[in-house]
Amino acid sequence: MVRCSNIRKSYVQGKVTVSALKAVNLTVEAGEFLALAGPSGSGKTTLLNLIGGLDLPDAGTIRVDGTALNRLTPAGLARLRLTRIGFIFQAFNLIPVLTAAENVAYVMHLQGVDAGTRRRRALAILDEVGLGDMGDRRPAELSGGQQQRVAVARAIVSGPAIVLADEPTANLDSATGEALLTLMERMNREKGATFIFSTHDQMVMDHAHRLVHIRDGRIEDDTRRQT
Ligand SMILES: Nc1ncnc2c1ncn2[C@@H]1O[C@H](COP(=O)(O)OP(=O)(O)OP(=O)(O)O)[C@@H](O)[C@H]1O
Repeated sequence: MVRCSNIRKSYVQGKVTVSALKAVNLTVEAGEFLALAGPSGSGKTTLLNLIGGLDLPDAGTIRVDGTALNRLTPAGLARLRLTRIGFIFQAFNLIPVLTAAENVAYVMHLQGVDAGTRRRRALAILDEVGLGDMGDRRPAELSGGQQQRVAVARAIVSGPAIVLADEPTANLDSATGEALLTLMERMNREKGATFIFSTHDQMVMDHAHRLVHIRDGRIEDDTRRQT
């Protein structure tokens, strides 16, 4: 499903070059529920962004469903993201002027789904994440945890094969975080979606079926767990 071979990525800032990923190899099979753990700055977000095709590695290859991302045109990459990948960002990235339902429906709009179906599916998925009566609220009228659930609903509404989540439980209290994880586990179990998270949160690590530790741009441990 996802195969990262010898990935390297550096960022240049002024005169300083930061080597964020150093020869990372990682294969993720369909249906995995995997957490990337590691200290701040270890390269987790960088790796998620590369897997999601938001950025390209300096060296190495990333294949998603056998397709090498560096071989795709920008339009091909955009299409792959739109049809196969759901993103949950650290800062939610909800569109402030749109309601919760419109935020969730937005991706379907890009996918060419008709307005009636968009609204119906958006409300159904919001109901599934416990926000059935909040579809008409704007992000500013929702708590952080509720915004995070809208972001999850938006990421999963079109049944993506892969969901990439950057610290999905950051900013959430533990009860809301646990509820969110349970929801994502259900999506993983029932819809077979592959989940890859980055996290500092022990609770997320405890729920993961596979825990990959990154330190200093390298994978230092990769453990499959009994759940
Ligand atoms: N756009 C950028 N420009 C310059 N340096 C960057 C950029 N993005 C990341 N870095 C650097 O690359 C390294 C890896 O960052 P990354 O965000 O991948 O870490 P992380 O493990 O996700 O951290 P956190 O847990 O704090 O989110 C860090 O040293 C960071 O400062």
